[in-house]
Amino acid sequence: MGLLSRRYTSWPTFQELGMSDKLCLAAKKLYGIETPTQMQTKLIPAILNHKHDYFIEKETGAGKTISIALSLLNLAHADYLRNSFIDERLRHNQVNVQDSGSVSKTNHAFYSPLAVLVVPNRELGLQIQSWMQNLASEAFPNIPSSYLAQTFIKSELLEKRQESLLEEFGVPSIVIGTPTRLLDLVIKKNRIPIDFRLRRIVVDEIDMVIQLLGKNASLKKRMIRLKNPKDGQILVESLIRKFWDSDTKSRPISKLVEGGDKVGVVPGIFHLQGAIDNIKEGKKRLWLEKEMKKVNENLSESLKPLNWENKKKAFSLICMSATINSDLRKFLKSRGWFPNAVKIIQSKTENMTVPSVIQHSCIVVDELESIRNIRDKIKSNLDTNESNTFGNGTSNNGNFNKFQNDEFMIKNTENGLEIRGLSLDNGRYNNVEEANIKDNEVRSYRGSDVKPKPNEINEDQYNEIMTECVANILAAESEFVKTVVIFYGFGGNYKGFIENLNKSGVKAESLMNSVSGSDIDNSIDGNGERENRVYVSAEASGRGMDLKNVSHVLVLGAPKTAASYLHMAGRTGRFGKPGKAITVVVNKNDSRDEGKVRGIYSQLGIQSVPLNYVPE
Ligand SMILES: Nc1ncnc2c1ncn2[C@@H]1O[C@H](COP(=O)(O)OP(=O)(O)OP(=O)(O)O)[C@@H](O)[C@H]1O
Repeated sequence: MGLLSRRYTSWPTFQELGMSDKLCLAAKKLYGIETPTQMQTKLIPAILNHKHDYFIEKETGAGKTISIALSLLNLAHADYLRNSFIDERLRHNQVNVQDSGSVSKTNHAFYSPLAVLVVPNRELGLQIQSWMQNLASEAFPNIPSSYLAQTFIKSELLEKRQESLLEEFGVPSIVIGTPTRLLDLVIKKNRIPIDFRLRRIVVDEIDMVIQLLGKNASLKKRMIRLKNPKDGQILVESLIRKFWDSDTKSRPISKLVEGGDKVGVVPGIFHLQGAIDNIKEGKKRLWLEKEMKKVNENLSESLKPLNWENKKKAFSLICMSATINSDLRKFLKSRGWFPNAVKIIQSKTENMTVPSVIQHSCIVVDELESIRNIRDKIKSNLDTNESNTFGNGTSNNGNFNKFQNDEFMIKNTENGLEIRGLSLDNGRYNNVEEANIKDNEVRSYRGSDVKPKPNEINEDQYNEIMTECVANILAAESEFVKTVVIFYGFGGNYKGFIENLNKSGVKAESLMNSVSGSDIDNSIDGNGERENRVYVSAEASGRGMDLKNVSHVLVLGAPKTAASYLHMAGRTGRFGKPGKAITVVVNKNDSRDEGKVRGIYSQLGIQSVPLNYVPE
């Protein structure tokens, strides 16, 4: 069942959930958001009321982040009308601001924020900023949006601008940002003071912000993580401690964390110690014991879990993602994030849910020479005499025409399907003739007994294979192609890959372009006709992004986990709109990556759909 079919006319309106008329009109006009979904009828009041803590576990594209943006903006507006430009003395004496009246003292509306929204990456931060700015200027044109919300991310280009807005408008009602940048501004530099006004901490994509180590992580990795928690964890815990510090009615924090069995208070250390005890005597154990002693002796503030003894729970903590597993929940509880029972808003099943409107397919490149659809089971002998080839479709899309018919680089030859022109010497060809020469070289290389070992495929070769595949997929799919998001699977630097794509005639750019600079108006605000675009991204930067009209997601290489795949594929199939997720893996002397994809499909209950332009 698509999400859209969950809308009912008798459903509560956004206004009835507590949203202002003006904001509702703006959401409808700019983003077509008119009727809340079932999840939103719970989530929006949860944020507006700040009575409880929540885990929100709903599938990708269900409207979690936009609900947060809308409700926080609603709060910021009310905050502005009620509490802006309050006299400093009143603030410091913590006088009830509602009784005090507004006394304009400075050109800064607030001294500290009402809410902090933590996001895992710059792209999502900029996207939320763009949503908020657009909505604010439409709904509240007389209030500078920087009084209501500001976004802080690490960026050579944008940091100066962020600083000057902070200087000019002061701390906004809603602070949005990435962990590292907020840690710097809020905790290290105290540029954004946190005090008793704080009522909500929202963490979007909590699993990515915390990046909990997997069950199979080595003890060494665990030790390193124990000593160096992720910035997101330190940030949220520091925000809570700052809030406590400002709350003069509570006992000072130092009294609370002193004393007690240090090993006992830190669950991470406790567990690691248990694991170390099970290792037999030797170098490894000695090293781990020494490290553990050091951690125990220098138990810094950021390593200690929160201790709520005698503390009031005056704010709510809301953690969201399509993938929050029980280990993560347990971990956060053990760190003291949730002193009280946590409410959960989730999909019907507790398992990870993949939107049903996404069609999943996987192409396997065998031994750098032939391609096929993923099989249900591993076949021992590869059938190389298939007659199918890429490119049966007709195209009306300028970007991808180049790869139609004759020019297809993945060809059916007498030796089976081959990737033509794959240059193992990292050279490039400029025309078909040269490509043919290279072709022969490749064939004779393949014809010899020497086969590349797994690690012999370097980044350039990988880029070339993937460029061929992407170009051909987009050509074959061209009738349906709108916006495409490609997840690059060979490390974080995909500049060379973008260059390759562009040279091949596929106009591609970094996903960051979708939310920075001039692109922002076209890509996010939904006004006017959009040109189709091809964005390339690393998995981390794409997390949570909501781009318009994503018809295809191409996942290059086997995803690390089912959750990774779900989030990447989830850039399409958003809010009930269908889309395709096509994974491309290269079998390098073994079928490990193919097996991994098969495992992920099975874990997520995905039935892969063979592509008719690729052999079975
Ligand atoms: N009630 C609604 N009516 C119409 N469109 C909506 C509604 N709620 C959300 N949407 C649209 O759904 C899309 C997905 O929203 P959003 O990015 O908030 O999803 P998400 O649940 O945060 O996804 P992810 O888990 O991938 O981050 C957006 O384009 C948004 O405008």
